[in-house]
Amino acid sequence: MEKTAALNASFTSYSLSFNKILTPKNSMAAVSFLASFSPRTHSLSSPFPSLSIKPKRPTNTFQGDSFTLFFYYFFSSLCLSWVSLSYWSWIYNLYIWVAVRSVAAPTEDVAGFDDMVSGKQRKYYMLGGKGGVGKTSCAASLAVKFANNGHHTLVVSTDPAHSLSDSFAQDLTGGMLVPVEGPDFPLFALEVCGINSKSKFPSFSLKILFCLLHVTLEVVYSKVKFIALTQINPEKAREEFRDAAKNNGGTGVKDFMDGMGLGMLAEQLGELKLGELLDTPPPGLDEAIAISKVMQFLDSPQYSKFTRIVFDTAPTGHTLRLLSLPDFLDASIGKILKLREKIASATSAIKSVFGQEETRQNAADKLEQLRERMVKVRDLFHDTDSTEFVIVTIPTVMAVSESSRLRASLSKENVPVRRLIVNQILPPLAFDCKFCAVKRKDQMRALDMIRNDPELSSLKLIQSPLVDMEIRGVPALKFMGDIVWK
Ligand SMILES: Nc1ncnc2c1ncn2[C@@H]1O[C@H](COP(=O)(O)OP(=O)(O)OP(=O)(O)O)[C@@H](O)[C@H]1O
Repeated sequence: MEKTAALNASFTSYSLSFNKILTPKNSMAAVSFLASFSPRTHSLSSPFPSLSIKPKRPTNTFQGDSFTLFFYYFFSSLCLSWVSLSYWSWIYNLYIWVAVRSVAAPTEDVAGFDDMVSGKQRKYYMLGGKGGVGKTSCAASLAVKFANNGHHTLVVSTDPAHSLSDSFAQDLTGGMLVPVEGPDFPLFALEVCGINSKSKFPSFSLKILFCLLHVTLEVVYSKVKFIALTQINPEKAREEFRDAAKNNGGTGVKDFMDGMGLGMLAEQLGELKLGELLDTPPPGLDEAIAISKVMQFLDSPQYSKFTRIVFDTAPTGHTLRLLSLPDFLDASIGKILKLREKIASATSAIKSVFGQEETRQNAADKLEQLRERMVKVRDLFHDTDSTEFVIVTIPTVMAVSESSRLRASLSKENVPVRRLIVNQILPPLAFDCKFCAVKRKDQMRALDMIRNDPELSSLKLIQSPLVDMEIRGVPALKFMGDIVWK
């Protein structure tokens, strides 16, 4: 309520200050004051006897000087304008109050926050959408709201381009849980992603892919070695393989392996497209690994107290790829592990010769672990009881179209979505600014588009106004949270 008042005040401060002077009381007082200066006119009824002649209409009843006349008329009209302006200003303020309240403070629980906050079982909220629409602000404000409502809350940024620190105006970097100062109840923040700065590999995802390739090549080498062993010239075979691998388009490897009777294996490896993956690791892998890392430590008893986890996710494209990633990795890793099994006899034969079974086993275990973790991430996204994906958008045709596609993809993946936040809506008070009026008209069209969109119309529509300050720091986030998550 006080926030609405603050917002109201921020929108109307200039007219309010004007109003301090332009009260009807002041205006009336001013009129009386000026009336006391009114120029004296001659009375038509003379005290002197008259011959009952109808008096002539005076041509000029005023006998004061022209300056006084000017003064009188000028200030009288000023006063009248003042009075009308004062009443107009009152009406104007009343309109603004109603307008801001209609956007900023819906009378009912539009967002369904009561439902979000109830219960002590752990719940995950993932906020996602197009870049720059306000995902971080909405996620951070939701986290503050949860914390202020008695939940041990963790807000996690899995967007490789973190902005949680900026949003909370606190240093939350370092990949560790950092307590956020300000909320009533414990709130921790974590900026995490698959990228490991200490690793000599550019990212954790690449490391995993190297690991995949490592196992694959070991499998291939072991087969090569095994055959080479039977040919009693392992060095020659290895050199031949290296040369073949250098040939363009990978066909060299295939020819080489065909020549060794391993064409089938080469085809299966080709399907994995590991070379391509190494060049361009799939977007979303870092984020999936980041989420799985968070899930991993949340499984430990010391973090069991966290009952609300809010994820500030990467922009739409990444999230969509993230969703298909577990299946992709699942299939890839599954294939590699199958390949490994296929030549188990060869590897055990090689173990006795090369003694490298342990390394291979570690890599395989890591892949198996990664596969399990990816499956867990996928399951988390599908869990309708504990997880919800909240789409954040802005009222523009482009953003709404992208949100519609996101919702369609999420539905296809069976990811639960119930709410849609439309952020940065202009309050309906901007008729004195042509730019704002046109912009707001556009926004209303986009809102209509949402109401008629087959993907979006069924979602709870949460309208969040564009506020005239940057949303930074816990007080600002609390302010925004009280408006959005009413
Ligand atoms: N309702 C709002 N009113 C005014 N400013 C807002 C509002 N919502 C967000 N902002 C501002 O917009 C900017 C971008 O917001 P935010 O970082 O939350 O977006 P994002 O979607 O997380 O961006 P990115 O995709 O780059 O991570 C910030 O400066 C934030 O203060």
